[in-house]
Amino acid sequence: MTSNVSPDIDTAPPVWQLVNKDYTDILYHHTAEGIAKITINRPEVRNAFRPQTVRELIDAFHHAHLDPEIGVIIFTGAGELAFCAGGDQRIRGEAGYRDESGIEHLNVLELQRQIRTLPKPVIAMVAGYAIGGGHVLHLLCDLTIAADNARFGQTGPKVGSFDAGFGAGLMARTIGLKKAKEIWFLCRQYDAAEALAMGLVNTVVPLTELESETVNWCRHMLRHSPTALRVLKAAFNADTDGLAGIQELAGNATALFYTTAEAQEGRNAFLERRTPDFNRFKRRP
Ligand SMILES: CC(C)(COP(=O)(O)OP(=O)(O)OC[C@H]1O[C@@H](n2cnc3c(N)ncnc32)[C@H](O)[C@@H]1OP(=O)(O)O)[C@@H](O)C(=O)NCCC(=O)NCCSC(=O)CCC(=O)c1ccccc1C(=O)O
Repeated sequence: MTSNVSPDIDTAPPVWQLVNKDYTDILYHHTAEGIAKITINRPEVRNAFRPQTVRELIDAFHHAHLDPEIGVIIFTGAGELAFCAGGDQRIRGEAGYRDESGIEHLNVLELQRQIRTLPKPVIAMVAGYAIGGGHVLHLLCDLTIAADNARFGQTGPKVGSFDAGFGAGLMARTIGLKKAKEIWFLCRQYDAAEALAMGLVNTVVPLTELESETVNWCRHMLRHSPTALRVLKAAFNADTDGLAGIQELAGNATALFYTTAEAQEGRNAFLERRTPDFNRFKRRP
């Protein structure tokens, strides 16, 4: 077990403010220092998700993405017993998870892509079970901080499900092919120490220190260049995600280029109906 409380980082408890949204299944908090916290709030079912939960998560992540005051996002589950136990099996139909109007969804796949491409670090803060689709969600986060009571695993082949996308491929890239196959084929559970040993989580802390340590990591990252973190996150996805990954990385280059006088000369010339003068810009070696 490791603790990484850094002496030069503020250790005051965070002051969470509830962002006033009409959510039923999640909570969305933020702090004035730039941390958002998104919590699945269905502890009675170990934070299993239904389509409504996923819709609300997508909305909150979108909000945190667009909020210029937010630099890092914590993703967690309510209570100490679970981060998330995957899809709510009580409403699983023939082709997905049934919403209020009877439509069946696998909208968690959209949430997975959103967490992966969101240009700010997302940290999973895991107490208790991260199981099934809940395990895949922590895997999609950039970092995972686990409490010493955390337990990890997939159940798909036991309950008639599988995630052949990021659930399989990203897991293999994260912990290696043999271990990923073991997790999926045997459907065992792994404790926090085992998860740390296989590189599935970044650190393990006592349950009582889970939030303070997670906030400490957030405060570390908030000191760093947001653009560097943003481009690095895209870079880690680029090779795995093919052209979509290159698009994500390249979008950063375009956004940075737009801030230069050279790019602005092109726009200004168009607006001023004149020929652009790019001669004053150096052709760098
Ligand atoms: C998580 C457990 C190991 C916790 O065990 P324990 O602490 O003993 O508590 P329990 O008494 O079992 O549970 C308490 C309470 O919660 C209910 N509950 C728990 N999990 C779920 C769930 N997933 N759905 C509905 N309800 C749940 C449980 O019934 C109890 O209720 P009571 O009324 O009090 O009896 C253990 O609970 C457990 O193993 N849970 C099931 C884990 C699981 O199999 N999850 C589903 C995996 S499949 C999946 O998640 C698919 C997701 C998906 O949408 C997807 C789609 C397409 C591609 C990929 C994916 C993807 O994988 O993401």
